[in-house]
Amino acid sequence: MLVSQNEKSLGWNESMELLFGFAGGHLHTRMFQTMMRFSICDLLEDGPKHYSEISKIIGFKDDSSCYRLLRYFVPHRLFNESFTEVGVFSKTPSSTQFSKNGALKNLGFYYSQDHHYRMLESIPLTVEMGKTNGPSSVGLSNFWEFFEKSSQYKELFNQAMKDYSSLIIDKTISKVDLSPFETVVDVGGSHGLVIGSLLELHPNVNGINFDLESTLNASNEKYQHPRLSHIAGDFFKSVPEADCYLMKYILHDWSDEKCCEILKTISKSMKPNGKIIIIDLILDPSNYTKEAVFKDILMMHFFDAKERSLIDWQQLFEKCDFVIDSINSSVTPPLIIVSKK
Ligand SMILES: C[S@@+](CC[C@H](N)C(=O)[O-])C[C@H]1O[C@@H](n2cnc3c(N)ncnc32)[C@H](O)[C@@H]1O
Repeated sequence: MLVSQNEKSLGWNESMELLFGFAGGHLHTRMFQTMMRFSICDLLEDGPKHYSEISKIIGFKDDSSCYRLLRYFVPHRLFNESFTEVGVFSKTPSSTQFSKNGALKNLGFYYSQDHHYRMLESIPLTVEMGKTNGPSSVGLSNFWEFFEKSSQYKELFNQAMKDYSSLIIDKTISKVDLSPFETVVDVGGSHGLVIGSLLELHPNVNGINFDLESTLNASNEKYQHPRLSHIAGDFFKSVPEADCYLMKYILHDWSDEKCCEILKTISKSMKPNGKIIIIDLILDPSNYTKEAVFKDILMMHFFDAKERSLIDWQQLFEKCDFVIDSINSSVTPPLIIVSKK
């Protein structure tokens, strides 16, 4: 068979990298989930261990399958295997991120868990039809319904959201200026970490963490602050009165029509000259990030929603009688400040 010059120049290893990079994701995520389920990163935090010791701790029936699980991650640089003592594994900077004090522990577990794996099976249909199939493919009428069926999932979701917030607290949150406002409502604030941290920086502001009753009941470790109250409600019905509203990772969960409904609800309670501070991605066609395109597909599949480009955001606000005052894209995710037209 004739092979083109281009194909010839790719060596075996590069070909395999390319192949498994694109076609090996199922296996990769299942292996990762197995490793996360047994908290193997934690076990290596206090020093290297032989696979048979790890196997005993986690209760595997067969030590050799534990060996194979661990060494699977060596080329991915999640663990190292000793050159001198074969079978002895140690942590890496990456595995520390997924260990119990690591910034990505809950997020890693959340994204790779079984419920998502089952929902993601129907992604090809969602992409082909341009309409969400994720929740319906596992018998749900919408994504949030699973919160009622599984408190474990709800807890994990909230923990994962908290991890996302922790990752941006120092950089993004310090750029949010609440000094012109008296009362700030974090709409869909979940754990309250974002609004709580903001109150620490703004001594004259009162805060309200607003979310569904089921979410507020689930988050055991809600942020506590003397100027912060946690109020349950539905942002399609009403939100507390305030002069500033914060929405972090909310609008990307909803279609333009639903976003308009949320913005209209806020509009009714917003004091004159009020503002909305939106913390959400801006998809940049000249610089797509893996995070943005990944979440864009996830939003389509789970919610019939999307990540938005600057033009998408402008069009959305235009449709709902809001206007963008300013954007601070020196931080990720950026801050979009909007007000009523
Ligand atoms: C993607 S999470 C973002 C949580 C938080 N803002 C953050 O960034 O960590 C979306 C949040 O919206 C809340 N939510 C969904 N539907 C809601 C509704 N109708 N009214 C109020 N909150 C809602 C969920 O409970 C969840 O906490």
